[in-house]
Amino acid sequence: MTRKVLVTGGAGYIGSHTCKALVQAGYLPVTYDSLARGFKDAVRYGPLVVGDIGDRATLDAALAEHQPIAILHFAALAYVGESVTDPALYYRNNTTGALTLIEAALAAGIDKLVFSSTCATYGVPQRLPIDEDTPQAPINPYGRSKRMVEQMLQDVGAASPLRSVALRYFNASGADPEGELGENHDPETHLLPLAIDAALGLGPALQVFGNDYPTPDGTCIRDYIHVADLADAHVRALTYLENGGATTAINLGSGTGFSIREILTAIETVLGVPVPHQFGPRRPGDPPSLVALAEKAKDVLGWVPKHSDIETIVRTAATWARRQHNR
Ligand SMILES: NC(=O)c1ccc[n+]([C@@H]2O[C@H](COP(=O)([O-])OP(=O)(O)OC[C@H]3O[C@@H](n4cnc5c(N)ncnc54)[C@H](O)[C@@H]3O)[C@@H](O)[C@H]2O)c1
Ligand SMILES: O=c1ccn([C@@H]2O[C@H](COP(=O)(O)OP(=O)(O)O[C@H]3O[C@H](CO)[C@H](O)[C@H](O)[C@H]3O)[C@@H](O)[C@H]2O)c(=O)[nH]1
Repeated sequence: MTRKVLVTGGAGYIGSHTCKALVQAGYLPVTYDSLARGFKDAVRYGPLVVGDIGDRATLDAALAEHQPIAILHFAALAYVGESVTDPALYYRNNTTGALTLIEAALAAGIDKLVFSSTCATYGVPQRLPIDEDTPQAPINPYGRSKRMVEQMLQDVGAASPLRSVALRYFNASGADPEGELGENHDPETHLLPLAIDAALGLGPALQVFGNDYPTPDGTCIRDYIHVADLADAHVRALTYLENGGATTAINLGSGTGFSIREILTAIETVLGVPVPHQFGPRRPGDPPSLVALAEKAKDVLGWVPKHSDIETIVRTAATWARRQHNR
């Protein structure tokens, strides 16, 4: 019988790509999503249960019906700016919601969970590149809402059979190399889709948030990791837990940082057109530089990114952007 996995947030960007990878690895993903920020047509590889992770009765019913062997927990709100203006929304949805999910998992006897954490839990890191032992000192409510879930999972793991892997992604980017899925956030706030839309004439000129950072060219440096590589890491984390692996936290990044100016140059090189842009003030809550040390993912999961060169990221994201606009 096919092993089922409950995928909260499976109608979203990273969750939907992971559902595809799960099917390819022989699992059946059961998406559990409120559709608050996700899209029904991104759920293509297994059934959809429409429900909120904060709704215990609907969760219990889904777990009883599908009897999953594990939970992959993506469901969350993920806008740093929104978390600053409406922190209670983030603690309610991301932290209390995760607690309800953990309690439902314990009641259903589930002992494996993979959690979408983030490099935003490190805040302004004390050292670069960032390894997993770098102190977590988030500088916004979004990062804090996620760090709290990591802490809950560690404590629950020490007191119960529920083991978990917190995957701390750096900047998710790109689209399914076969063109079936891509990035759909509404509103879109991420650099790559906005810059690509600007280059292709599908959106306004890019506003670059700050050129006075303490980086070589003054713009922020980030570690962009292809969504297909993130999906692969989730399947590996699931295998790790199936093999009896203990609760842990693992960075998922490429290990290479790109400044915004370097990203604009890469887009121009790959697409052959410039990115119309202007420089504006800094965006509150943005650390100058975030780059992963991703050795632990290699050692523990055998994970090596295969799609995260900047050319593949830009090319796959641009293919998706064109398709969205029928261009
Ligand atoms: N995109 C990134 O660069 C990035 C980086 C680090 C971590 N993350 C984390 O990865 C996860 C997925 O991110 P994404 O970019 O795919 O986001 P997304 O918004 O595309 O997907 C999130 C999904 O969760 C669903 N959801 C939200 N709250 C819910 C709730 N209470 N109950 C049920 N469903 C709910 C939404 O409807 C959506 O389908 C999130 O937890 C996010 O914090 C994302
Ligand atoms: O229109 C834009 C959008 C972004 N940026 C800059 O581009 C860089 C990347 O910004 P993104 O919004 O694409 O991503 P973040 O680095 O803010 O990512 C943060 O938010 C994500 C959630 O959406 C993840 O959780 C991630 O771990 C967390 O660091 C930042 O310096 C940002 O200021 C611009 O200059 N102009």
